[in-house]
Amino acid sequence: MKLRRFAFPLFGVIMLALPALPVPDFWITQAIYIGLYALVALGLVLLTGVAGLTSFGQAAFVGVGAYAAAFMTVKLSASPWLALLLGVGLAVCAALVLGAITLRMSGHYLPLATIAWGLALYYTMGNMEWLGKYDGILGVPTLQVFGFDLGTGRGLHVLVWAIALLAALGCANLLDSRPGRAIRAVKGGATMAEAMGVSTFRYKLVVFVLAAVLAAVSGWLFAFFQRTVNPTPFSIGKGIEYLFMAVLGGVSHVWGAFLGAAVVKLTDDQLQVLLPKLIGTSGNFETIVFGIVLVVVLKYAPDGLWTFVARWLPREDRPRDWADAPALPARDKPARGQPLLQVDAVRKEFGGLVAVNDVSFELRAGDLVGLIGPNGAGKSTTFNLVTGVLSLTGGQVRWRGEAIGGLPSREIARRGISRTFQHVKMIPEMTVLENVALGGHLRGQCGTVRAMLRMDRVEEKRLFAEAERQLARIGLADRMHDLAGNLALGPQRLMEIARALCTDPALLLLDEPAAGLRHQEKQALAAVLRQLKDEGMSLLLVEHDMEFVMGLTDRIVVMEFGTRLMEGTPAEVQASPAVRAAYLGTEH
Ligand SMILES: Nc1ncnc2c1ncn2[C@@H]1O[C@H](COP(=O)(O)OP(=O)(O)OP(=O)(O)O)[C@@H](O)[C@H]1O
Repeated sequence: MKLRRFAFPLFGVIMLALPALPVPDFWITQAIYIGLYALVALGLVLLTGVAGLTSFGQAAFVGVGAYAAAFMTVKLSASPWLALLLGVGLAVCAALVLGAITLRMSGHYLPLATIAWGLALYYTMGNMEWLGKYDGILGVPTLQVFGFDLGTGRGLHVLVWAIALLAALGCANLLDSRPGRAIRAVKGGATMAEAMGVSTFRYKLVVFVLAAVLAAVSGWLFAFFQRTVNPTPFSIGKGIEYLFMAVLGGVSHVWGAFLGAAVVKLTDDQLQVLLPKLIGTSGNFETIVFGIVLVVVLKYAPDGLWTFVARWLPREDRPRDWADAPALPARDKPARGQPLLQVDAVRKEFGGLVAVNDVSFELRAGDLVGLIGPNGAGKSTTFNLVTGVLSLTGGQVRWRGEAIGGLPSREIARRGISRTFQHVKMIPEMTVLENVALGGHLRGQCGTVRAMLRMDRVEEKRLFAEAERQLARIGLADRMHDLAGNLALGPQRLMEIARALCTDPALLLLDEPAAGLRHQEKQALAAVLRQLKDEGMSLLLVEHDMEFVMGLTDRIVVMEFGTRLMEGTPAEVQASPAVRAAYLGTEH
């Protein structure tokens, strides 16, 4: 039985029907808490688990939603739905400001900024006269929907769980979409994502804002559930607890948010009763116990408790429903022999070190050029100058006549230059097909909201059809449903080539594609590259393996100590005493 397909709808139906069943009120209350917490943890799954960004300040966004609800309905007697708009609007603005300041920078800036935001908001809420200081705002009315009073029990449970389940569905849809693949790519570092045309800053901001919105909605519901708000539930400590739920449940799984919220809420209650009995005194000891539990869980299940549930829900192959999908738009390809890439006296200095010293070479459409040289010769730096990963110190790179030096990688990708990486960069937990479809990012345009509402299926089919076509082109179509992380290095490198081809490039740059491959894998790779050349593709190959390059390329540029030592046919390079000396390290 396709367990996975039925498990989630069944879970949804059970949770929504719970109030109609003879379940004690105590458990309905617990379930409301779990639904509210899961909404916040869901945002953290996207933010921390999927995009690799850490926020300690989600409780403050919950506070924004809760205070907006309380202030608007109690002090201004306004509609709760207007309060929802205000709460979400404020959370979006705060997330945009925080994100715009911190998300361009890597490292610890975002976590620190979210701590500062959490603390600032907590003290603001606690010190503002008009927000009731630490006593907060009392007497929040209950919610009315179509004239029906939801109260604080069974009625509200339905609304909380309907929103939480819809949010989970939206997030699951998002993760399985064009923007979702871009968000997943962000976690592995910006270089690969940007090379596939993804604006990493934009998608980080999207996820940060989405997580803030989910938290604010949870806060808005919380106010009508508690019927009073004060700063305590929105402290930085609670922010850490939300993170705890996401990590414990399974930080990269949508449903892990629900599991984490349930485990933390139920264990917290039990511990509050049990611990004073066991140790004879009360205090916040449950936090210490949680810390220990977290360490133990992460030691045995680094992906959280969801790992244990996922074992019962085996992964299914994606149904192949794209057979009739029309092809994606393709760019005009240059005619064979047309000038494509001109590297004109490019220079790169790292402090006092001149890594690339006024190097020039040219590549025409249909060429297969090798860039070789001993360790530290400056090949990778040249490669990174061409692909926009590094900025030029001097010189210029021209693409079909246009100066592209200084453009970001994604703009260079947009113009038709695609690349692979010396150390394979992929999303191991996605399938081969999905990894390759990431290469088609710039050829689609479906945005986050459309993806969450599943209005992107036509475009998705076109992207998967293209991804399968490129996999077939390099002979890897039979592995398309495998997880990319399960492939050996050889097929992983081929997958990277398919992903680069999926961008519809006019020039393919390969960074040491043969490194670490076994003899047979090298032969398979060489066959693929020859076939691509025969199909008219232009290639620039940075390579260490002389034998591999000699048998494959039309022309070779040899670098040594950052300069261009010579350029010629493989035979000329092989015959050159200067090249031999450079490789053997002797004087010439
Ligand atoms: N980010 C950096 N900061 C400082 N120095 C760097 C940086 N990147 C490269 N270099 C230096 O620039 C020189 C050229 O390095 P590069 O990696 O381009 O050589 P390579 O020919 O690709 O070598 P390999 O074949 O070992 O990869 C080396 O001396 C290297 O140490």
